[in-house]
Amino acid sequence: MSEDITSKAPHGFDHIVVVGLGLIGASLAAAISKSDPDIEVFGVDVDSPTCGEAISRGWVANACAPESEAFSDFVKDRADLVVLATPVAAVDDYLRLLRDWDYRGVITDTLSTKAHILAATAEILPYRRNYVPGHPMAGSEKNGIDGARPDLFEGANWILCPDADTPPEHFQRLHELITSLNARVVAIAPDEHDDSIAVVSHVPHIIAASLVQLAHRHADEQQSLMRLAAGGFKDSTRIAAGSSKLWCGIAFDNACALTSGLREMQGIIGDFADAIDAHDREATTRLLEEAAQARRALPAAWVPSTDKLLEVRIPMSDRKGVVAEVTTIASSAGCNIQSIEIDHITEDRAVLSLVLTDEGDVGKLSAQLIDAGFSVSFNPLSPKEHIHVD
Ligand SMILES: NC(=O)c1ccc[n+]([C@@H]2O[C@H](COP(=O)([O-])OP(=O)(O)OC[C@H]3O[C@@H](n4cnc5c(N)ncnc54)[C@H](O)[C@@H]3O)[C@@H](O)[C@H]2O)c1
Ligand SMILES: O=C(O)C(=O)C[C@]1(C(=O)O)C=C[C@H](O)C=C1
Repeated sequence: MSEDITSKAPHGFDHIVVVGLGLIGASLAAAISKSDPDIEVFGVDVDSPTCGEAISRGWVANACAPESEAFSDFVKDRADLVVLATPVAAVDDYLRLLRDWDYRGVITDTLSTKAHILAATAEILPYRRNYVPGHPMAGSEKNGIDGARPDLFEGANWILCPDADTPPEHFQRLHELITSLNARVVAIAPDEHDDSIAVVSHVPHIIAASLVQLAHRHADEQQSLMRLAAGGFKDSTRIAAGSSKLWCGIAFDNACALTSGLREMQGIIGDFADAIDAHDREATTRLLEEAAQARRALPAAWVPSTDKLLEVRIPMSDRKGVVAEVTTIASSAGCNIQSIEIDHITEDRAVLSLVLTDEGDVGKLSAQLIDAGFSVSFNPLSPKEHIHVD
């Protein structure tokens, strides 16, 4: 279905399908329904009790199995956004259904890896530009709807991966939807997603599982060992309790980056072992101190330190992929885009207007935008003054 200009929600998504009502899909359905009860959320899951639970909690207006006619009717008649929140192995079937039903609205996903879905959407979807890869960087070790919560994404970063073909309006609308859930959008290039996420999510998961493996092996020899595990062990291994089936799918879809991250990790552990074995206090302290400082710099929650806002205006005419380019540059400079507007000045002239919160390196952002050939103007929203950079 095409964009609904009579939409009530600011992002224009009034009829949303969430496929997969597990931890992430049900949390998303709950968060959307809580933030705007007028949005009709339709759930799809192979597990019938899960569908019933989502309805009875009021998180979806209706939910059914994939083969139910109610699903095809909803997609054909009303849906303006489809979110795929299943394990990676299930997505091809849904992409084929959406193709067969001639669905032309926006599609996004919550998958932890992008290798497979990028290839599958390129192969299967006739309107591939309508697919904008997504990935909420929040979750838990729990599985299924029982672990789901409406506030799961609050304060979390939510990755979107626009490319040069992504219609600016699709990105803008998804940005609006995600920020309405009190999450924050981080834009990264689709082909960079898996390498980056290997380092901050997939390698840590395997390391957590390895820590538990180590203790578990020793627990066989010493029965009370696990009872000695305190906060340090528990903090660094919580995620190891996650679903082995889900994580096996993630690991195999990102095998290359994950394997190379693990090999690098072996080297780092080897450096620690060598330094300690050699009683090298300087090397041991350096390794520990570098890590401690980097960890202390990680904010507990991603909130701006003041309410100062900065508007950035960028002419978009005659250049494809401006939104993807500008938003990924902003994210790489650590800047947080609070809102996006596209001001259409004439039929073929538009200005991209971003409102930034007070994080990140605005100097770096400005330099990188100018290097990329953009004409940029910065305008602090309070107090009102105007800086122009060409
Ligand atoms: N668990 C996390 O912390 C986390 C975080 C971010 C993203 N993700 C990603 O989000 C997706 C969902 O993860 P999750 O943690 O919610 O998993 P989950 O196991 O909690 O839920 C998956 C749900 O999908 C359903 N399902 C399975 N096959 C299906 C099919 N063919 N059709 C319809 N429904 C199907 C299951 O019945 C279940 O309800 C995965 O791709 C995962 O990698 C997970
Ligand atoms: O369990 C959590 O707290 C998570 O954030 C889950 C987590 C992660 O650890 O990186 C797991 C997989 C993802 O795709 C995103 C988030």
